[in-house]
Amino acid sequence: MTAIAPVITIDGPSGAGKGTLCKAMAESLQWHLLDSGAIYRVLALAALHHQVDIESEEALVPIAAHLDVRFLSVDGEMQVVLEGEDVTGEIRTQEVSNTASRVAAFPRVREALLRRQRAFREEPGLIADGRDMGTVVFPDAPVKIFLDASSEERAHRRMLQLQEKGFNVNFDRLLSEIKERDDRDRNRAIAPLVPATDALVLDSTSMSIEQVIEKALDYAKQKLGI
Ligand SMILES: Nc1ncnc2c1ncn2[C@@H]1O[C@H](COP(=O)(O)OP(=O)(O)OP(=O)(O)O)[C@@H](O)[C@H]1O
Ligand SMILES: Nc1ccn([C@@H]2O[C@H](COP(=O)(O)O)[C@@H](O)[C@H]2O)c(=O)n1
Repeated sequence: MTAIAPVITIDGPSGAGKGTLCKAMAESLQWHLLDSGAIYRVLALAALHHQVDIESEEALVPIAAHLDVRFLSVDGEMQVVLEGEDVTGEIRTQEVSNTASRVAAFPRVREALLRRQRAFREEPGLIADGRDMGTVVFPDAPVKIFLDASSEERAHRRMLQLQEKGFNVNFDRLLSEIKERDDRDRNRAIAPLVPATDALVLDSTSMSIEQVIEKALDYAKQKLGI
């Protein structure tokens, strides 16, 4: 029987620090990395580019099934190429974030993206970042972490992140956008954002990035016996 590569799933709401943690864990363990949110973002952008009705599940399913996207690693950073065009920056705009969480609520859209996400599972192992990694995409993962933080702390982190990039941002607006996206992700009928029953829930509100990484790596190594 062929052994199946182990997966560490990191789920949680926007701005909890999943991407930061996953990158650090992938580097430390030298494992592969799946940013599943980027797939939903690319789908949203493709729909916007092709002027597809984002309220129509019927219209979105073929786009999801035939997404021409490549994820490249350039100097240790992920580059996203959609239909031959570098869209790494464009998929992070507020419009794309909101559209991604709308298109992600359709069951047949999620179904069309399942196989693409599972294909990232390769030796020596995979760190999977998302909302339903531990509950739907990799329910057999040996290590599951649900990373949380208060919405105010997450909005504050996002504000600092955007300010560092030179954007002028309004805290209250960011907070309400975060709450709106959380609400949609937590309350959708399919694959809602909830901790898997066997996940370690880590509240990072008062933790530094270094503390989160140390705690998650210790937990994963202990569960995997490595
Ligand atoms: N524990 C922490 N303390 C302070 N800042 C943090 C912490 N963890 C992450 N950050 C910062 O918060 C910002 C958002 O983190 P990150 O992009 O990793 O979140 P995310 O959960 O992946 O968000 P999204 O789901 O929207 O992609 C980054 O600027 C990151 O450096
Ligand atoms: N497994 C996932 C990952 C993401 N989504 C949806 O995509 C949006 C963008 O995700 P980010 O992690 O890049 O912020 C997110 O708000 C979700 O609606 C998802 O449904 N499942």
